[in-house]
Amino acid sequence: MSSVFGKSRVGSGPQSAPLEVNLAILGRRGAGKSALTVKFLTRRFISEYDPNLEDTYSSEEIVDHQPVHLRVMDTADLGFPPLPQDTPRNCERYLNWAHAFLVVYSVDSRQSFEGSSSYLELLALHAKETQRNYPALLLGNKLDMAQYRQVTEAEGAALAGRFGCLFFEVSACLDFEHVQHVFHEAVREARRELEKNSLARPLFISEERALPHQAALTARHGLASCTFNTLSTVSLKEMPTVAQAKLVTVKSSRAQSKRKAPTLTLLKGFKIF
Ligand SMILES: Nc1nc2c(ncn2[C@@H]2O[C@H](COP(=O)(O)OP(=O)(O)OP(=O)(O)O)[C@@H](O)[C@H]2O)c(=O)[nH]1
Repeated sequence: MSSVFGKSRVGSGPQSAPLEVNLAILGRRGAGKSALTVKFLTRRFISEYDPNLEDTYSSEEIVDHQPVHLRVMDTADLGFPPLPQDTPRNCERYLNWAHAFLVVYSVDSRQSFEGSSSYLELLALHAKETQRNYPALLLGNKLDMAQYRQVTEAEGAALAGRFGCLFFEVSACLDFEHVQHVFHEAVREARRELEKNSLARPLFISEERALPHQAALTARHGLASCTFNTLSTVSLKEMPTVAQAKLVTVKSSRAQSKRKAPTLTLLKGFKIF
């Protein structure tokens, strides 16, 4: 038995070959994508992070008694001038890779809520263009900050209802079980869809061609540099590299040493306390 993030790996014999599920976490900067990802993978809450990092982690999970090899892409959509900072770009890297999406906003930020709406529209458009259903879950994060709410639970539920997706309010710094439940729900949704379509893992196919619908979305949400892929005249690209999730132990910072912590465990660029 080996472990990834301290979780048990399951056997990979022919009968127990794990289902492979790719999950992308989308949302505006600061919504808590990394915090939720790290909470799920390590049961811990991060307080410092590098917003420019985008990584894909893998974890062996058991969902409803079934082994699942789960890959989680913690996305970082970094706009650049003259685009607004939070403009999603190069969306195909996750649109063509993920089996399901977690769209995250922060309940104490109206802006992040509006951002999540743009992401849901992007997914709906992608589903329409590819004639496939991509399960998405809407997450209102930072529930522990409910006293500073700018988005009511009813508004979150209404937005999710508009796009036909599940909705949860969560907190990356409260109980692990709730966060785990949400990720497992995403796996269930993805599994249902995979079973329905009897699909293997999708190819990462890219064609740099804007579709007519994209213009409308661009105009409405400034999703200027997203490209959508069709199956005509395609070029195959490599799958995004999976950074095997691993815990790295590094030397402590000076602040840490003062607290008599000789080493500090980092998950890629994230400081975990
Ligand atoms: N109180 C509270 N703070 C949170 C929660 N989740 C994240 N944060 C904090 O919010 C800030 C942003 O969290 P991140 O996880 O880095 O957000 P992100 O969506 O990954 O942001 P980018 O990496 O910039 O795209 C950090 O200071 C976190 O510590 C939460 O549930 N509750």
